[in-house]
Amino acid sequence: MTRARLILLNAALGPLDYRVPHGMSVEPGQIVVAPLGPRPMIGVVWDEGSFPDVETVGDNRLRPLLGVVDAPPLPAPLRRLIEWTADYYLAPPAAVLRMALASLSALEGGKTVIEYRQSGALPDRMTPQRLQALERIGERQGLVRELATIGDVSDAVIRGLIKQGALEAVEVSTDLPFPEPDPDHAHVDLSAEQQAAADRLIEQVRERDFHAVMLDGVTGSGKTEVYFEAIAQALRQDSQTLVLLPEIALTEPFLDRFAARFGHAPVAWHSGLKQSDRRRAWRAISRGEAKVVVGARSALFLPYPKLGLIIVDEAHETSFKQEEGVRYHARDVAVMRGLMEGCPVVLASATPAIETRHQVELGRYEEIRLPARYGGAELPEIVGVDLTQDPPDRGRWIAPPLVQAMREVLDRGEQSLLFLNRRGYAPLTLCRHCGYRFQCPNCSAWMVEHRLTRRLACHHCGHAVATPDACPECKQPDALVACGPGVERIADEVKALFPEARTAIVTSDTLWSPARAAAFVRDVAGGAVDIIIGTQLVTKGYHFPELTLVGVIDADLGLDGGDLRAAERTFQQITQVSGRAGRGEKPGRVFIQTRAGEAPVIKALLDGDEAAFYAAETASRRVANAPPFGRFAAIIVSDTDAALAQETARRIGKAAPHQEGLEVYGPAEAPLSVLRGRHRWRLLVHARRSVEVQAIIRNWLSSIDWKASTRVSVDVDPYSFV
Ligand SMILES: Nc1ncnc2c1ncn2[C@@H]1O[C@H](COP(=O)(O)OP(=O)(O)OP(=O)(O)O)[C@@H](O)[C@H]1O
Ligand SMILES: [Zn+2]
Repeated sequence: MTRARLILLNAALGPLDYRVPHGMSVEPGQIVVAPLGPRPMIGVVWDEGSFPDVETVGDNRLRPLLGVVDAPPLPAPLRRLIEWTADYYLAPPAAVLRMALASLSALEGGKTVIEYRQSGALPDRMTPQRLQALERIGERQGLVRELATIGDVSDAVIRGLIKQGALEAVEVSTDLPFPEPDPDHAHVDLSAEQQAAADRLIEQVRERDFHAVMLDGVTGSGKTEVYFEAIAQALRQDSQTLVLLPEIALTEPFLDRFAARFGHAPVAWHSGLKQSDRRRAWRAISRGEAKVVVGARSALFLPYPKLGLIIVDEAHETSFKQEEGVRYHARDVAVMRGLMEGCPVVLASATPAIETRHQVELGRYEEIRLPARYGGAELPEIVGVDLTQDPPDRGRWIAPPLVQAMREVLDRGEQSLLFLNRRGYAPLTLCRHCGYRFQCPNCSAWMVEHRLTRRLACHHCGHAVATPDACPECKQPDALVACGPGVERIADEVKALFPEARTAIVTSDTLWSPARAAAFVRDVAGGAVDIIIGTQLVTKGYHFPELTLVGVIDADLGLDGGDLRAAERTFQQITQVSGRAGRGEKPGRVFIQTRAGEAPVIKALLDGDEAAFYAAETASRRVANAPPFGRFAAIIVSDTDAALAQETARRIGKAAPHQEGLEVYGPAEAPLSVLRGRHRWRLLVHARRSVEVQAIIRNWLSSIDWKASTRVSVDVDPYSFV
């Protein structure tokens, strides 16, 4: 190659051509450094003949490449995946590429970094901030910025501690190899049903060909044990495996469980990794040495050279949908990656999404079922609590039948779990004197009270203020009242009802790191907790044999809002949280508190009639031509200037295409009309499957200009409608 077409790590740029200087040799996928204006920039050599629409620049006008990065070239299937993702989700290829080159430090030379850890010496002058930093850092080590984040202090505080000798420098090698998991480390006896499922997966791994499988097994049926056997086969073939989990809080328990089966933990990949770990993982992955990688959705675009198996666990989870930057759905892109790589993709869930079930019906995905729990454990008994008949006491949220059941469980020394999908103490705080309500200054949203940290916080932008003693409007002291419950308020109620019980609150506020999640699992498994109160974070994955009672505080919470998947999501969440009860030898019970006992989804939950629910829900999607039958794409226009946002949205609406099989609704002000200080308008495209939505939208939007301050983003297959 004497010239090379590059994608540079700059989302504002399209592909650019460069000259390959004499003596340098590059191939497609090579990671290189190229000059951009006065600066060097990382880019990747793309295939000859790619992006034919890009204008070809004459040889004499090309600038030469500056150098080649010491890393393996990005494999061809990954390059195809990047092209596909950019095309399907209407994203710049560079933005997708950035997810593949997710550790810039891994591309730099040098094999060591300097980290800091506590030396044991105390600073001459101890300040509250220094104390807090040292306490939180504990045994950990990391870069200055990483320690500042852990300690929740500024970089300057950390630098002060280094100067004072309380933190010392350590040189860390970033290229240590990872130990290899051993497929024969521990032997597990599978039930006949599990074995049949495992055999089928093993066969597919052996074939080294694309298959999409829906592994549909009830909660506690041993889906993990089954796909572990497929991973063992991949290890025997020297292939790499990627396991995607929806939540980084789940990685730590997964690592332990994996290590028990394979002798060593897999390589973890998530946003919480410190830079040196990220670098080490990226390099090992790109060289094919990291055999099993477990991670959040961002692990999907890493440069595995020999991927032999992809598992998406809890595949129904909507957190696989990324809502910022490149708005992709990791479950769907995982299937596409399997297709490009020629390897099986397993979507494991107890509550598969309607989209996935539909693929099975069409014969595109294979279904493997595990209809019973492992080891004779029964699915829990479901009890409905009609809140209109059996209301809780005034100012309380737990109804008498559930209180009674909790008492029995506590007396027997077993554990209960209360589920309410709301963080904090109360979703709304107002002044009883003047009616003032706390609203986020940056968003059209109420501030949520967090009593544990004494703050009012916006759950959309993170803005937080200390909870004041007096109303900021009328200055009346002690006049603020909390409206409605969050998990912290339920925890208070539990403490009042059962002062002797040991409780744990589980939300993203309390389980903010993998280490905290691991500590929680240890506490519950070790019997140090009687009652867990949690958000959706506790609904998935956990296995606590002594947990025999689940209480759903408000089953109706997710039903309003008009989201097309509201009923399905409610069904999935409550089925998943119910699935935490009675997983060991003792039978479990689930109390579902509701005011909507006649709503089809609640009825289906109470009757345990999953098939009827899915049939009715699928039928209504078909009638509405909603996904998976028809498709949606949202266009979101935002600007700090309200008038400009509206005006641009109007112009986009006016230019909407008129086409058979496609309709455009809006523009309308978004339900979340202000977010992080930006005013938002939405348009919704509704189309038949056969319509080429992406091409139409691309064409449509390219005919319109907008100011640089305005952001227009497209959300293909949206999951959020706010
Ligand atoms: N064949 C087996 N031998 C020993 N233990 C098993 C076996 N199968 C399952 N188990 C145990 O049963 C429990 C449930 O299994 P697992 O977590 O794999 O189920 P799951 O289907 O992934 O559940 P969920 O969807 O609820 O997360 C685990 O503690 C697991 O170790
Ligand atoms: Zn906000």
